Amino acid sequence: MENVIRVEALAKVFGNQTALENVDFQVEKGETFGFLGPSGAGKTTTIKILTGQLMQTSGEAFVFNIPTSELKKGMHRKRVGVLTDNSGLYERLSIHDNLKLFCDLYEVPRSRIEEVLDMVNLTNEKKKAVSKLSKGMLQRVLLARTFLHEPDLLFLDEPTSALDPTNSKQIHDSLRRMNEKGTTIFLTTHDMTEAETLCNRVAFLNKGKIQLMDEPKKLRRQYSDNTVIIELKDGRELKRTSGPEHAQEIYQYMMDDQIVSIHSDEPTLGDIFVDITGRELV
Ligand SMILES: Nc1ncnc2c1ncn2[C@@H]1O[C@H](COP(=O)(O)OP(=O)(O)OP(=O)(O)O)[C@@H](O)[C@H]1O
Repeated sequence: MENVIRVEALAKVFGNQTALENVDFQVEKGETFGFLGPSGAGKTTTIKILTGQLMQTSGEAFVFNIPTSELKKGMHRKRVGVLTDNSGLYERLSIHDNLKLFCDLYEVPRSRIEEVLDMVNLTNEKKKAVSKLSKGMLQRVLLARTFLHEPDLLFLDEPTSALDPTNSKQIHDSLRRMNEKGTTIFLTTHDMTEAETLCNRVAFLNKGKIQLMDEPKKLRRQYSDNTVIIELKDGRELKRTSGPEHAQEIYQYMMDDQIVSIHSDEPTLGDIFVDITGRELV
């Protein structure tokens, strides 16, 4: 598989503060990769290094096999989209007029505007001035702007932070659509549900170090204690190990038509994070 991002022994020190220490990971073409961690873990620092806004103290970082320090110079810059919290939109202009300006800047045909507005579900709002938009709409305009030039790789720094569930869902849907079209996505978040629904793989970052990295499903299985929850019609919820030792009992509940549901008692990504770091993800 082709690597889009490769990071080796990456470290970043600010004065006497170590923000990243010996970080290694790779992101493959077509993946949605989640970089998860609490506040101050080093997520934004990593994005800044990968997008050429900050130089690492030591180690290597490559995007499209090019050292990130050289990204700004070449054509490769156009292959990357970055969503951060600095807006850079013209407040008095409409959504549509803002996107027109960015089309010209990126040398993208203006016909692309309708496509990206549709992707973020803002077609009906396109004449609204940016100053009149809600936080969620503004975030969707910023996302539409990053979609304009159809980047091969998208960096998203906490894209749904402090948004309501409807706006978050619309953003998730548009990210899925971009990913289906072939865009690789690197996403930071402390929202574990977001990570579970969007990411093929996640890395847990804590105090500048990667603690764990795998597919969400594999992590949940690995940390599961092999128990099942049996919900009965009389309202009881029983927790049993999933081996043969309880087969007879469960069979009897089935024969008595007592079972509402049986499901595995796997931990969430949030549970696993707290388990390995002893820290809540806030
Ligand atoms: N320019 C800077 N100068 C000094 N220290 C910095 C600078 N930027 C980041 N840091 C420190 O590096 C560490 C990692 O910060 P970073 O912003 O990467 O964390 P984060 O995981 O993105 O946090 P959050 O979720 O709050 O955005 C923190 O301790 C932070 O205080």
